[in-house]
Amino acid sequence: MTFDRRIKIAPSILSADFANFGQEIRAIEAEGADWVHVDVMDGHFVPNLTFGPPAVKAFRPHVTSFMDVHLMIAPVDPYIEAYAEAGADMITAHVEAGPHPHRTLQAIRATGKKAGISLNPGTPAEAVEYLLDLCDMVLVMTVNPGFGGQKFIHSQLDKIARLRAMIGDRPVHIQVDGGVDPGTAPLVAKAGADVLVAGSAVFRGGSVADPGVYGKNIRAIREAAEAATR
Ligand SMILES: O=C(CO)[C@@H](O)[C@H](O)COP(=O)(O)O
Ligand SMILES: [Fe+2]
Repeated sequence: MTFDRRIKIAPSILSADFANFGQEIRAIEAEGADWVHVDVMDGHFVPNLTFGPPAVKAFRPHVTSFMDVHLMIAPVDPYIEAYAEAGADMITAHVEAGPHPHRTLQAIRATGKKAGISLNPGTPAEAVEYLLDLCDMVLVMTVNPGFGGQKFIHSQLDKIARLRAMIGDRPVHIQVDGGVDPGTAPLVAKAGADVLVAGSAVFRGGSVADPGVYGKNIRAIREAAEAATR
C-alpha cells in the first residue's frame, strides 16, 4: 500500500459524550472521520485520567476506520502490549515518557501495530531525530497535553516545518493535536502536517441525535487544510 499523504481528520473522543462512546464513534465515522483518536491519560504524566485497556477494547468493535491511541502515560513500556491487545491500530508514546523512547518504539513495532512518537510543546524537534526510522508518525502537541479545548500554541508551527524537512521522503506522518479548528488547520497543513486531531472543533454543537453537525465541522477543518496545501 502506498503511503497516504492526504489530509486525514482524526476526531478526539475526549470531547464525545462519555455515556455514549459506541454511538459517538459510529456517528463521527459516518460523518467523514478518517481515524478515531483515543486519548489515554494516567493522572501522572498529565493531570487527568481517562481510558484503561478495557475501555479501549470496548471502543474497538465500533471503529471501522483506524484506531489511533495517544498514550499520555509514564512509564509507558509496561502497558504497550495491553493497548495493542485492546485493539489499537497505532500506538503513540511521548518522547518525554521515559529515558528509552527508542526501546519503546521497538516494543510497539514488535506488537505489529503502527508506532508513533509525540513531542510536548517544550520539546525540540531534534528529540526525535534518531527515532524517525523506527516510527510511522510524529505527533506534535500544539497544547500542553491533558485536556481538550485549549488554545493552539503558534510556536509549534516552526517545529512542524523542521520535522517535515527532517523526515524527508520517509513514510512518516506528522500529526498535530490541540486547538485544531478551521482557523489553525491551514497553518498546520501548510507547515507539513497530514493528520489533524480535533476534539472540541468536531464535537462542538453536535450530538448523536444531530450528527450532521459533526460532518459539517469535519468538512470545515478538512476544506481549510486542503485549501492551504493546494
Ligand atoms: O491529546 C489531547 C489533549 O491532551 C487531545 O487529543 C485533545 O483531546 C484535543 O482536543 P482539542 O484541543 O481539539 O479540543
Ligand atoms: Fe491526543
